[in-house]
Amino acid sequence: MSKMENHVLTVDGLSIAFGGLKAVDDLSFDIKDKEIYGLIGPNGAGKTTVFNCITQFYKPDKGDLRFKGHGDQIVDLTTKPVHDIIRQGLVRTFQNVELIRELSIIDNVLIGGHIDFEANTLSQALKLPKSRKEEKKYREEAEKILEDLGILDRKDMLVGGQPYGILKKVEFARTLMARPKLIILDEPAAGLNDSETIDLARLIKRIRDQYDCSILLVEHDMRLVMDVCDRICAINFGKLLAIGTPKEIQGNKAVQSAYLGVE
Ligand SMILES: Nc1ncnc2c1ncn2[C@@H]1O[C@H](COP(=O)(O)OP(=O)(O)OP(=O)(O)O)[C@@H](O)[C@H]1O
Repeated sequence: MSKMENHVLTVDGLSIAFGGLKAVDDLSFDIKDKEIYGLIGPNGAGKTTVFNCITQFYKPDKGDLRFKGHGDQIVDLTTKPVHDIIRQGLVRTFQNVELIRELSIIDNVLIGGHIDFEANTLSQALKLPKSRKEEKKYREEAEKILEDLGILDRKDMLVGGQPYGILKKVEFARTLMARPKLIILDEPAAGLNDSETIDLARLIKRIRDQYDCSILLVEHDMRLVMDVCDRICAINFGKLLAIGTPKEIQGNKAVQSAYLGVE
């Protein structure tokens, strides 16, 4: 198996069809350590399907998906169970923020740290840590993360009723408790206005810088991707259109005609 050197994820020859439709067709790209990477494409291009293959929701027909986990361990994503992969540091967020409204902000964040306790269902996740010492350690870690994200002063408030921007931060904080090497964001700009999108862009960059992780944005909206990504992979009809910097992608003729509708 390759060493993956400075890459956290490699996707090689990924293909999956639904009936006769090739949703993803021989797609290859890779994400470097500490890179913010965008996967874009018009409606129906295959972005969600790629996402679902990486996060193990779908089993690809063909292709290699390799992830470099903790201790530089190379993980074949097509063979490992989801909870193993999360433990290796590949975590995702959801398009609709999934938090428990009846719990405080800090308790929602602490749930993210309980991955170590084989938590892959909510009831398991809500179990108390095994010892007070362990709990103290997780609580301190959660508080540090909330401080980094600028919401420590809200830690004891209930999640229910918090503004959307705060909920996004709480979700990020929970993700960071899993000590991620790669965070996959599913359409994070969906439903945000311009100023919220600018805040989100700042937050994404700050998380990458402070937590030394890579970030994959699967996004329909070009604004955020162009602002934050180091590199972008543009697809259409499941096939690769182009890979490049935001500037290169913006200037790419195939991307312009497919994605922006420019002839
Ligand atoms: N489970 C499925 N069964 C059948 N067809 C599917 C399934 N999932 C996706 N498809 C089809 O595969 C193609 C790619 O869809 P996908 O949802 O991955 O695109 P997308 O780029 O995420 O689009 P959007 O931006 O609209 O979310 C589409 O033609 C879609 O209808």
